[in-house]
Amino acid sequence: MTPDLLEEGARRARAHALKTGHGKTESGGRAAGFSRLATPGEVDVTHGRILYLEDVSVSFDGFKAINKLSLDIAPGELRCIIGPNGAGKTTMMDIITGKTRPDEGRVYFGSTIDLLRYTEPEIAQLGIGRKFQKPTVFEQLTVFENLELALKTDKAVTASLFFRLDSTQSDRLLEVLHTIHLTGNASAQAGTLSHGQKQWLEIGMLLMQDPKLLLLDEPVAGMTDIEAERTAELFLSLKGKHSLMVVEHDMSFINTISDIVTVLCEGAVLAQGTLAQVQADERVIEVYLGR
Ligand SMILES: Nc1ncnc2c1ncn2[C@@H]1O[C@H](COP(=O)(O)OP(=O)(O)OP(=O)(O)O)[C@@H](O)[C@H]1O
Repeated sequence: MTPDLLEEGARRARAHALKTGHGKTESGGRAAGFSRLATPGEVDVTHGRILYLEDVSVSFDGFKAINKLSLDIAPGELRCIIGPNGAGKTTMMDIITGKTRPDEGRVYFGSTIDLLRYTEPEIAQLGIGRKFQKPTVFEQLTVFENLELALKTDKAVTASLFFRLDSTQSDRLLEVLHTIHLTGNASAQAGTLSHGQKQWLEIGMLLMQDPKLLLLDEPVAGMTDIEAERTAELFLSLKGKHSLMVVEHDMSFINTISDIVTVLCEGAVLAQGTLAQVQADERVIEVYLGR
């Protein structure tokens, strides 16, 4: 979520509100936004890793939230991250996206991009999209307009007002609408969508920018069973084309989508393997699943 795009979206929503007479501009009354990606350069994955963390640590007031954490993710992989409350899952995503700086360690995007040298907006532009737990779409805009907004790269006011999609962008938008199961809702106001549909729309907004790596925080929290099933289908369809890191507490959802599951505990990797393997691990049972 970049401040410039957040402002831009709010401006556009305000303009729309003026036109339609609606005053409220944003999802749940809080700032709406999403990470914007410029044209990302190629990420060197010749070593078989799109994301690489080595011995990463960060302390808050002397408390080690992340403690010598090392993990890596392969290109196109869908990695699930589980762990008890306070294990460090959100802090790890904050470090990857540049929101939090670690005290020590290495964080690489591909084998050449040292993420610790980049700011949060720059990391988004490099091709790492992040979806927070609560959907943050522009409620007064239509589904189509939300997706269209995600494409915009020119921040000038006039360019923003007169922005028009070219045919490639239109095709992309239609493709994303189809991917997120919202083709039939393109002209609906985002505020009228169900919780699950808003989550898909926000994922669609990230997809418009063709991210290489997507970080998704508790994507099915608050969804109905059917919405969660559709989200599982969506993630499985994205796997391969994008790399995904999914933090989730819902074990049946994890069971449906996971290949490899990483269990975090006290800021480090406690176990890793298939869901069945980690569920059978005594240490995992003790700290997490057995609770
Ligand atoms: N900015 C901060 N200042 C102080 N402590 C923090 C800060 N951010 C995180 N922590 C602490 O770091 C630890 C890890 O928190 P984090 O939110 O990363 O865990 P989590 O695995 O995402 O938990 P949950 O599953 O509950 O979301 C917690 O003990 C938390 O209280």
